[in-house]
Amino acid sequence: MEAKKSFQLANNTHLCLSQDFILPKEKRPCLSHVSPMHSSLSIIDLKGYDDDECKNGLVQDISKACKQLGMFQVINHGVPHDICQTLMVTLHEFFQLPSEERALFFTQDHSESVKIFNYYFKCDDQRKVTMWSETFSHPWHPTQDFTHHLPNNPPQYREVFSAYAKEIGTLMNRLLRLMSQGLGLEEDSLVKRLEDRPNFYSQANYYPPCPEPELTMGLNEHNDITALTILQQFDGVSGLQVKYDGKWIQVDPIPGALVIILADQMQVLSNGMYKSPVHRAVTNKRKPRLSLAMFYAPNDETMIGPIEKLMNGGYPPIYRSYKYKDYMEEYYRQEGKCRKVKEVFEV
Ligand SMILES: O=C(O)CCC(=O)C(=O)O
Ligand SMILES: [Fe+2]
Repeated sequence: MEAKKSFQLANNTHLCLSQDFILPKEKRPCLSHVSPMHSSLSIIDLKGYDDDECKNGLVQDISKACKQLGMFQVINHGVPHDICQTLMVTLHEFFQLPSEERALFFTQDHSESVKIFNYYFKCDDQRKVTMWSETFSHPWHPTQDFTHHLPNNPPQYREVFSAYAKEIGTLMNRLLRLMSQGLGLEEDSLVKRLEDRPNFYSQANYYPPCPEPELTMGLNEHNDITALTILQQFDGVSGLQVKYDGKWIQVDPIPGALVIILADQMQVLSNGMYKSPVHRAVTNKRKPRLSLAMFYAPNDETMIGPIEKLMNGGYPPIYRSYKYKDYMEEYYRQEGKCRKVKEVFEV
C-alpha cells in the first residue's frame, strides 16, 4: 500500500494533526514502553480440529489462552488465504474511494446499521479527541444473504465479503465449541446461550499514516463489547496492542493468521474464568494500516449471566444476569470514556 500525503475523511475534513487529534499527556501511547510480542500471546494451530486425538490438546491450549490473556492468534483456521487477502485489498480500495462517495455512509447516529464514523475519546474536561482512524461498520451473516446492506463499490465488495462471512461463521462455531469444552462444559453450551438471533456485525478500521504517533491514538483502549471477535490485520503493519499484567504488548500480524479476541459477554458467561482483554490500536508514521473485526454479539433480549454449571463447587457468581440491551445502554452511557461496562454488573 502506498502512503498518501494526507487522507480526506468521509466527513469531508482533511486529516491533519490539529488539536482535535492530540491526546492529553497522560493518555498518550508511550510507545517506547510497549513490549514486543511474547509468548503470553499464543499461536494456536487449528489443523487438528477434525482429529479426535489432537482435539484434546487443542481444547487445553485454547482454554489456557482464554484464561490467561483472552487473546490469541490462530493458523490453519480454514479461512482460505486468497479470500482473506482479496477482502483486505477490497477494503483498502473502499477507503480510497473519493470522500464524497464514502460520505454517503457517514453518520453520528450509532443506531444506523451501516455507517462510517470516527471514534473519539472524552477527556476529563469534556474535550473530545478524535481517533486517528476512520471506521466502517455493517452487518454480516454466516448463512443468510446480507449483501443488500453493503456498498456496491468497489464492485467485488459484496461477493468477497459474503464469501469471507461464510468462512468466519464456520470458524466462530468451531472456536465456541472448543471454548465450551475448555470450560469443562458440553460442546454446544456457549453456542446455545448465544444462538438465538445473534447480532453479527463487522468493523473495518483504517489508520492513515500519522506524522506524530506519540501524540495520537488509532483506537483508544477498550474491551470488545460482544461475545467473540475475529480480527484480521493487514500484513506487515503493526498497530494492535494488548494489556497484560499492566503492560502493553504488541500483537504483530503473522501472515495467514487471524487474531481471536474474547469479548465482555464471554467473560461474564464464563463467570470470569475467560478474560476479555483491554486492547488498543496505535498509529505509525510510514504506512497506512487496516484491520477488520468480525463481531458475534447476543441479541438485545438475550439474558447474559454466568453459566450455572460454572457456579458450582465454591465459585459464587461474579456477575448478575442482565439483558444484553441493558449492557448496551450502559455502554452508550459511558460513550467516549475508557469504558468499564461489565464492571457495573458485578455482584
Ligand atoms: O485495529 C486493530 O487491530 C484493533 C481493532 C479493534 O480492536 C476493534 O475493531 O475492536
Ligand atoms: Fe477491539
